[in-house]
Amino acid sequence: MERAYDPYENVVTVLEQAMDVGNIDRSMFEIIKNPQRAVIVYLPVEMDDGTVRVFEGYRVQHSNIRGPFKGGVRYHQDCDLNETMALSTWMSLKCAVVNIPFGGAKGGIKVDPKTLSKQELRRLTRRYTYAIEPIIGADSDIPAPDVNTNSQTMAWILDTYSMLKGKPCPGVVTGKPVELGGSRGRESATGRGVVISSKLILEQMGETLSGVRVAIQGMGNVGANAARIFHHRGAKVIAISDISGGLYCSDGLDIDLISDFVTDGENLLKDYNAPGVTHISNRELLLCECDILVPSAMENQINEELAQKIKCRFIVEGANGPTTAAADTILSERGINLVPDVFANSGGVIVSYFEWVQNIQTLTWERDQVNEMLEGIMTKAFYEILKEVEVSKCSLRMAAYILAIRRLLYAEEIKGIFP
Ligand SMILES: NC(=O)C1=CN([C@@H]2O[C@H](COP(=O)(O)OP(=O)(O)OC[C@H]3O[C@@H](n4cnc5c(N)ncnc54)[C@H](O)[C@@H]3O)[C@@H](O)[C@H]2O)C=CC1
Ligand SMILES: O=C(O)CCC(=O)C(=O)O
Repeated sequence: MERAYDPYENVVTVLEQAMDVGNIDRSMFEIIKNPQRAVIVYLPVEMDDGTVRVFEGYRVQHSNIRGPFKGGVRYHQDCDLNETMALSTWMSLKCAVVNIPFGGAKGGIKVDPKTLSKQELRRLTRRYTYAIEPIIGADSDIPAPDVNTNSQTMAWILDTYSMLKGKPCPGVVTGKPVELGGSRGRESATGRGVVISSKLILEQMGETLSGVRVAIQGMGNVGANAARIFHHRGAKVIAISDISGGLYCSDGLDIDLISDFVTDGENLLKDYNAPGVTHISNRELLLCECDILVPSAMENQINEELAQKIKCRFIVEGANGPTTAAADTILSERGINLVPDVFANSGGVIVSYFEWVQNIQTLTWERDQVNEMLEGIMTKAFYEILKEVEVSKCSLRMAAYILAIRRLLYAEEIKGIFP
């Protein structure tokens, strides 16, 4: 019988592979493997009908060796401690790969937010903030949006935390509304980073984004922004999907029209209709013939079975952990180039870093400046990864992990492990 997917086991497997490929001393593996702190909180919340429900929440702080813990907060019915541990590990690796002075953390609540009213969500978010208040802060651990959370969620966290501290604390979260100290460009940053990653890998083949056929799974913050930026940079987005299913058009979808449809009133793609557009399943999207496939939804989307059948030339991981370790090997054998999550979706945390810098220095930067700096950091990191590919004769994922592990372990070493 096939074993159930376990995200933490998956990330540990890839860490082990990278230590072998990069010939890294295994004596400190436990430090990289285990999070520094994992907290479970129970959150009593009054529902609109007067009943009380208790929700389970998490904050896992994987590493702060290179700077304050940093990472998003997810609201999802399948969220659990194990997934949050994996997501926090990816955050440490991501911040190290792109060399920003943050560690890694992740938070979450086991809840299907679609089943709650806006008031219930606000009360739940305030309870969660109250519960994790002792371990977060601008100089200790800085949450941000992830799946099913957004700038509104960050505004509630910011307000609750500031009330508890008796003063405005804008640096405690990133991804908040610009009006409350958010950074211009943060909302679209992860999607923009996915497009930058695609441009960089295409350049290696002497190609540009122009006319390239792209398929994107997930039409949320990451997928929708990536789709819009791909479209505006001359790529042809031929397929997109959300939880309800997907849309396909071989001549390219009208992303501006679809974005208006999806964001105005939170419609689902299954209800979108236009001439020349066909409805497809998420599986069909992942298997469609295209140049670049961008999984931007959840973990464990590309497994061994799909990896044998996928018909794209490149995979650029917008989501965290969309490809299993076993699928990775198959894709690599099939010559499909994969740009790994810990680099490809780093645009979000890079601009979160810019937001935090603006907050603690009471500065505001223009959007163009933010976008330019984002591209600069990602380009530099990409060439460092490529250099490691040459040295270690390995995939982009292995190279990114090796680079990140070395940086984390070097920080451990120069600090000295024991007081
Ligand atoms: N928001 C951010 O800045 C960052 C997000 N990420 C990662 O990107 C991924 C997506 O995050 P967001 O866009 O923020 O979430 P979101 O909540 O804004 O959007 C998620 C999208 O995925 C779709 N979806 C959910 N389950 C699906 C399934 N089983 N099949 C197909 N579509 C499905 C939803 O309908 C929605 O369109 C996650 O893996 C997240 O950890 C990574 C870096 C930063
Ligand atoms: O912006 C951030 O701090 C973190 C975003 C995030 O959760 C991620 O990169 O997975």
